[in-house]
Amino acid sequence: MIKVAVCGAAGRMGQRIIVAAKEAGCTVSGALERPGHELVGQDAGLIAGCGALGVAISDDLNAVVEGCDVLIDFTTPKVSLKNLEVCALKKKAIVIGSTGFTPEERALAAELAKEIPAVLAPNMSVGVNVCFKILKDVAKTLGDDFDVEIVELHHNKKKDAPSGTAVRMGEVVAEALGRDYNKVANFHREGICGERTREEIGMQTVRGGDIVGEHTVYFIGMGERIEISHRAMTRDMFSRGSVRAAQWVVGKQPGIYDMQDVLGLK
Ligand SMILES: NC(=O)C1=CN([C@@H]2O[C@H](COP(=O)(O)OP(=O)(O)OC[C@H]3O[C@@H](n4cnc5c(N)ncnc54)[C@H](OP(=O)(O)O)[C@@H]3O)[C@@H](O)[C@H]2O)C=CC1
Ligand SMILES: O=C(O)C1=N[C@H](C(=O)O)C[C@H](O)C1
Repeated sequence: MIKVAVCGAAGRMGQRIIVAAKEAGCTVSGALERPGHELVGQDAGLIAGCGALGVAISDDLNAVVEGCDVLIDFTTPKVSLKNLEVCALKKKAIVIGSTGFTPEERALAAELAKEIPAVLAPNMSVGVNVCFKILKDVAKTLGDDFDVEIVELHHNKKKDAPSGTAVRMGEVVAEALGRDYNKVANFHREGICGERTREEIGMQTVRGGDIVGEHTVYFIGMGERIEISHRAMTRDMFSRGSVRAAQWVVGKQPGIYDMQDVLGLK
């Protein structure tokens, strides 16, 4: 039975991960929150709504990492990089679901993960990871004749844009088409912005209410259009996916992995 600690334990994802870890038969060994958070000291299971676990929410990163086999972290890139550093020092595995990493932060994460096994994935659902696989084939098959536009919708509390999933979708399509995502992604059209270029990948963001997460990639040709969509109805497949990743990553060779590795989709 693996010992799982959860960082961001009082957050939208953290609470569901605690429930999923308990349901999967893992031992929840620790729960972390930001220093000074009002729920520090409260029972993590009671906060998550799955009954008392006898695990108080803590703000002591070192002690919580010390006591676990794997840390599951859904917070922000800066917090995740700090967690990765501490896990590397203590030789513990980590699963990171935070999104909004800059390319430089991702490179730093890969560097730190040379010491320990780490899963870093912007989306832990099976459905989205199957979409990543399909998108590569569709983009390669259609080639340059179809314009690609990506639209994502999320709740009004989301801090990063575009979503990590939309960025990964853009990267998958760009790579399949032999383009550099960082050069062809177009995040903004306004005023007399000129005709669309063939290479660009439009990235559109919608924020509102309680939308869990929706992504559509449009391949738009002359007289026809393909739409590949994923809609998340709850957060539970993300949380179950993160626990599955935690069970998979403990004991793996050091290095950075993603959900495609966990799900055997490569
Ligand atoms: N990979 C995936 O499948 C998914 C990824 N995500 C990503 O996960 C991240 C979290 O999302 P969500 O749960 O909605 O966000 P929330 O804001 O609800 O949760 C984040 C939690 O982390 C806490 N936190 C902040 N700083 C620290 C710290 N130093 N140590 C410990 N905890 C800290 C926050 O506290 P406070 O609020 O006080 O700052 C908050 O409770 C986002 O980046 C999101 O995009 C979300 C869903 C699925
Ligand atoms: O913040 C969220 O809620 C989500 N974030 C992830 C992302 O940025 O891709 C995954 C999911 O869509 C929910």
